[in-house]
Amino acid sequence: MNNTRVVEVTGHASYEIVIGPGLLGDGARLARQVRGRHALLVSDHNVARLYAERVEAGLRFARPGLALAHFVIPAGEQEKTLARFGEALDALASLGATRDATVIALGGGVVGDLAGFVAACWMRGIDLLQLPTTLLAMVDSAIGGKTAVDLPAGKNLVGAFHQPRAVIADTATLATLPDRELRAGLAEVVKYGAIFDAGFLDWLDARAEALLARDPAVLGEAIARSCQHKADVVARDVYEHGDRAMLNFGHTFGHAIETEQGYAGTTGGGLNHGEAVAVGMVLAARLSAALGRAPQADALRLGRLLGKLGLPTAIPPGLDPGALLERMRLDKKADAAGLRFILWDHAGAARIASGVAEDVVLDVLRAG
Ligand SMILES: NC(=O)c1ccc[n+]([C@@H]2O[C@H](COP(=O)([O-])OP(=O)(O)OC[C@H]3O[C@@H](n4cnc5c(N)ncnc54)[C@H](O)[C@@H]3O)[C@@H](O)[C@H]2O)c1
Ligand SMILES: O=C(O)C(=O)C[C@@H](O)[C@H](O)[C@H](O)COP(=O)(O)O
Ligand SMILES: [Zn+2]
Repeated sequence: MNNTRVVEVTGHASYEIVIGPGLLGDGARLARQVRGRHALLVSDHNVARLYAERVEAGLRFARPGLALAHFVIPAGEQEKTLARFGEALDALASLGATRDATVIALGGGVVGDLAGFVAACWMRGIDLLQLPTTLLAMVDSAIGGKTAVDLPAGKNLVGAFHQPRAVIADTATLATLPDRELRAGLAEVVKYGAIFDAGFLDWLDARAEALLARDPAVLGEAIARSCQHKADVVARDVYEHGDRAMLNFGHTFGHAIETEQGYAGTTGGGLNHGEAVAVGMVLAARLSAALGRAPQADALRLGRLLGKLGLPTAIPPGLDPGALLERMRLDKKADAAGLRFILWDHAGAARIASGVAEDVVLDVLRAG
């Protein structure tokens, strides 16, 4: 197929990320990633309506004997719950799924994280095929094996590391993605530039309009470069003992906002994950400047780029700084010594920082 790119994830976890238009129609390619006789296709209502039939038809043609069941949830972050996790396990039980069964995640990061956790737990771990349909899922959530559900107390608090067998990203699905969700994905794309690659930030800045207009060549390049950054850090540090934590830039603040808003997300009048991360990155950059670690000018420039991409850069009104700080205490990077943040020395160079004084964090939250 033309225009198809492949990024390899190597190291402890080894698999391909295949990126290109029309891949969901390639039933033989999908079927090659399904080993056994059972598959559970996990999706949400929006995505299932658009793409589930195509995936099912391709698989049925390439693998006539396959027992395929659907598990479809309503769309939205509020569905990434232990209750949905339990229902999906019941669906696997009803299917009679054996240990060689495959969970197929067709959708955005909510579906991918939930389906991934289901695959991690059914019979202590079965195959997972990620078919991301949002920009955010293509560049970030489908890759690297972090799977989870949320608790009312905090984002992704229950989960497991479970790598997919493959990631197949059909970029033609982005044509139906709402603008707001496209922008949310761009936040995680910008993140790679912010933490690893200042040149990529310049590249994105120069192509903001083309990205928003979904220019296929520019978007394809942005996806491939982002996947390469994620694949590299996952290969170095699959279980986040070290520099994989850089991928959490902006997330300590962002997750606190999402949790405090009750995961309202796009449909419930709150920020979605990418938007919350955009605000969080601006706050993390400001915190870095407030601590004298990084130039204020870099924080301003990051905020300008995110704004140019149509992303929010300030804490939504009505959120209490003290309540947000309290939420951060359950962040997964925190330890007995307290909060830890991903801060930067300058654009393109981030590191983990312990012992950050809470009064400085509170000042940044109050300035919001
Ligand atoms: N595991 C990880 O490493 C990782 C990384 C980043 C984010 N995440 C998680 O990912 C989630 C956010 O993912 P998301 O931004 O993809 O949100 P999402 O899964 O909620 O999808 C966003 C919206 O777009 C719709 N949609 C998806 N694909 C579509 C398409 N092609 N056409 C039309 N509509 C489509 C969905 O139905 C939904 O309404 C959060 O839960 C976040 O915590 C996980
Ligand atoms: O893959 C990672 O590692 C990331 O941190 C990617 C993040 O974009 C993502 O939102 C992740 O789910 C956050 O992880 P968490 O461990 O803070 O829940
Ligand atoms: Zn994220």
